[in-house]
Amino acid sequence: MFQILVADSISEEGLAPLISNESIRVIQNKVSEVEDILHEFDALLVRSATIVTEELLSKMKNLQIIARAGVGVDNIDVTAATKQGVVVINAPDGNTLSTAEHTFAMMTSLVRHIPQANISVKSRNWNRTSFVGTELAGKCLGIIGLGRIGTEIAKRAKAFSMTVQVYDPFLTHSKAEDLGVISTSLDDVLSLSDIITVHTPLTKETKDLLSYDNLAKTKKGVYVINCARGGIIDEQALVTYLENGHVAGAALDVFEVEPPLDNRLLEFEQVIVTPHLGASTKEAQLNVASQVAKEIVHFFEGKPVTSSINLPTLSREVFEKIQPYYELANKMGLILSQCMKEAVKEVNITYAGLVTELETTFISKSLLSGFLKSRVASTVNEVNAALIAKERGITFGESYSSSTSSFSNSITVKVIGEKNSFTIQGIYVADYGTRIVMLNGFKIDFNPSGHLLYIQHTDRPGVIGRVGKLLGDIEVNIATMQVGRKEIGGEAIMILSFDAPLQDDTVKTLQKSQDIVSVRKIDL
Ligand SMILES: NC(=O)C1=CN([C@@H]2O[C@H](COP(=O)(O)OP(=O)(O)OC[C@H]3O[C@@H](n4cnc5c(N)ncnc54)[C@H](O)[C@@H]3O)[C@@H](O)[C@H]2O)C=CC1
Ligand SMILES: O=C(O)CCC(=O)C(=O)O
Repeated sequence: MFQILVADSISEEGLAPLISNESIRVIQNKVSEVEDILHEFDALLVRSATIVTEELLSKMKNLQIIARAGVGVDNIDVTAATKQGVVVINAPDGNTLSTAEHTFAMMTSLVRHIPQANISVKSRNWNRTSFVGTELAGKCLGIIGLGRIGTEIAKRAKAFSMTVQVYDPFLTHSKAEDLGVISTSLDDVLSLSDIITVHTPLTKETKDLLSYDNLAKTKKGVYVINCARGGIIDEQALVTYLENGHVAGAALDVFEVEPPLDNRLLEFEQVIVTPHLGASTKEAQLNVASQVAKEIVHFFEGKPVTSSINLPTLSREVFEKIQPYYELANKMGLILSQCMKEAVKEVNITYAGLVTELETTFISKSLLSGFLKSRVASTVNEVNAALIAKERGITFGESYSSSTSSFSNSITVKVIGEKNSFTIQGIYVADYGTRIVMLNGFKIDFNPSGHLLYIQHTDRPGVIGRVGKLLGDIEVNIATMQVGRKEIGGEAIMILSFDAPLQDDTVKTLQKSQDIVSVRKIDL
């Protein structure tokens, strides 16, 4: 039974896929109310209220996945989650329309002074001269960040007959052309716009993007809007430019500190505010909750998640093609780590044939996670494998080869240690399965599963018989046996499989037997 902590207020209807699932138990409580059992949860579902810190993560020892019912994951320490091997997902587009509509409502309210006029009339005043506004038609709207929300704003602005100037370093010309917007520099957007609205994530680059210096480049009488993240507009700088009248007004849904209890901006008549309401519609909340709920169910069913922040995202069709290679690679990693018992400096993976047409990064991460699993104390999975390898000084390379050694596809891995190196090659054949076809330079053919023994020995009459007798004498049944050698009378290997794990003493006994060079137990 998987246990999920839903720590923020999330649409009950959206949670239905989780609540109705018999293998999932949903607990709706704040983190502070379940401090004693935090270690029991497999999943954590939040909006923006719960701050997922490294400290909280360290208490959630069983945690496998964090889901953010919304876009911004700035309330989650994604680096700490990644290190702990926890997958982080979000709902990237469920609240796009609501936030775009809210931004547009803020824009029209701002230029027509609707909130101020509303308060005035309700105070029994009938003052029509103080609230003269500005038309949107014919004005220039500057959009900083033309992602999902920015795009919807641009479409609406065009419908309002506005000119749209956009600054987004990652915007393609064709998208700008299709939308009928002008893609230009930040300076142009600042100096030409009558209204500027920001729609970027909060990052090192976008923190204080509208700074003292950049606000100085704007038109006198400009309006600014922030329905993205507090901190993209420098609040101190905005106070200064509102005070000196350079900025005519601001509409803010988000703040550097929320709630903004001690914030000078709230004192300005020409600043209109909402309490982070961009995504607060029934539709958006249902969308984001059901998006992440379905993703969590997929995750626990071992299916790919499509909106991960710290994993490559794959569609189900792509994952189905990758799956056999993904599983083979993981087994190859496990075999390598059990055969190569020394410090490793390099792991080089070469893909050949059909597999090169797939998303190999995902396959490589699966291999690395298999390889590192028995070497590190913490959880290792595809999420943090590359990071852990880097921390341990293991370089990791991926290449493609045109030579498939007569197989339709193959994955070859060479692990280079301080003294030795070890190479393994695996293949996948539809309707036949995954096979290891080369081990440490020896041609072989075995199914990588179950309890195996890898014996390196001298190719001499009687060795195979001695191994069989030795195991028979202690009632160990050999399920399958494969042999391989480089030349007659030279080095050779045996791969034996068993129905149950072998005892370490058995391995030691075999190790002492005549003509046996080394014995390695491999559990897959
Ligand atoms: N107020 C609210 O309730 C809500 C706020 N948001 C926030 O709105 C913002 C935008 O969300 P989406 O459109 O869904 O994100 P998105 O990821 O679709 O778009 C972000 C855009 O910003 C651009 N960008 C990144 N760095 C930039 C830079 N330095 N300069 C200019 N452009 C840059 C990206 O290229 C991308 O096109 C996010 O901060 C999100 O957290 C989202 C939903 C609700
Ligand atoms: O959960 C919310 O209401 C906030 C939405 C938001 O800011 C986001 O999705 O980035």
